[in-house]
Amino acid sequence: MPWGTIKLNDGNEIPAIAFGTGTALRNEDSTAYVEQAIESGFSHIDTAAIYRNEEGVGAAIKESGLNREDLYITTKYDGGVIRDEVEKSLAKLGLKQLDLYLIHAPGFVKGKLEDAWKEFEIIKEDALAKSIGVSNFSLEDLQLLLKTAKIKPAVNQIRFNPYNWAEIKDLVEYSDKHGIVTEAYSSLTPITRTPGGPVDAPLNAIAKRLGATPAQVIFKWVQSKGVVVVTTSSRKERLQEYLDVADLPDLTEADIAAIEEAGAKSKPSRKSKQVAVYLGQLAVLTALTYAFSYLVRYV
Ligand SMILES: NC(=O)c1ccc[n+]([C@@H]2O[C@H](COP(=O)([O-])OP(=O)(O)OC[C@H]3O[C@@H](n4cnc5c(N)ncnc54)[C@H](O)[C@@H]3O)[C@@H](O)[C@H]2O)c1
Ligand SMILES: OCCc1c[nH]c2ccccc12
Repeated sequence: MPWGTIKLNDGNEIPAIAFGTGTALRNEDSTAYVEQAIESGFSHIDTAAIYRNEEGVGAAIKESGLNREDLYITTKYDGGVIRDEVEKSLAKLGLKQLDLYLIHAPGFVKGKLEDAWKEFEIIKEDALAKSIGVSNFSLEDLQLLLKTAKIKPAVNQIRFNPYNWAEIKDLVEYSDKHGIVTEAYSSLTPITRTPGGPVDAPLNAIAKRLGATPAQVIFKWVQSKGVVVVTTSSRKERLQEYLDVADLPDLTEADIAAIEEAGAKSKPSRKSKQVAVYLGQLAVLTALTYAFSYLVRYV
């Protein structure tokens, strides 16, 4: 069973899992890895101007021999004159039209976000991209954009994993309300970056019950939110593991709650909360010391 697609607010459909090329894939390696991903069954490829591999990705698209409509290609704007940049990306990818063009992060825009978005709207109107969207936008960035946008962003691609769920929940709910599909990157953080944390226990227990891997359980959790997974691997067996998630049963409400409750107990946020408590105590102590020395001197 394939992963399927998710409907965007502009009527287009986006494949629910993407092969990302932003992590450790140099231009010269990217062709082989993207070819391997396409052969494995990925149809959605995620790149960016700043990844410096659009030519390599373009070569893989060409060599796949697939019809253009059988592939879904996303690239991202990383600064410069927007119209020139999209044309450069299209040339490097060897395409006439992108499926999705994203502002990689608000920081890449010089000047007002609203003005940059107008340029993006023209890109869609001129059919250089079927859909336009954003990445790494906060709730406030989206609110600002929606004040003047004629066309709403189709997606917001953000860091999304059990450990930052509490932080991004409001943003995801706001996006849902406005029909903006969330795309998740770095979802495997509990495995790749912070193993040994509180999320490991529920992941391992659910994985054991389903006969799945912890990575597959994370992707099932992401999928349960109606969010697109953007992941990667240079290893064929991992790609298969990711694609096989489509055959797993849905997580239960209890599974989802267990993952999110453990995510909220993440070590880093507990530590920073403790630091905040200490700083608060220190401030109170300093104020009392000042008040006391004032009283001793003047009373
Ligand atoms: N828009 C943005 O700002 C932004 C930022 C980061 C990434 N991205 C996109 O998302 C893509 C994926 O990002 P990611 O790599 O952080 O995603 P991810 O969290 O899905 O991690 C993928 C990595 O996990 C490793 N992995 C998988 N299973 C593992 C296991 N069992 N043990 C150890 N390692 C395992 C893989 O080898 C791979 O390197 C990037 O290539 C890029 O296209 C976008
Ligand atoms: O997509 C943002 C993360 C990222 C992956 N590869 C990069 C290369 C340059 C700058 C940012 C990135």
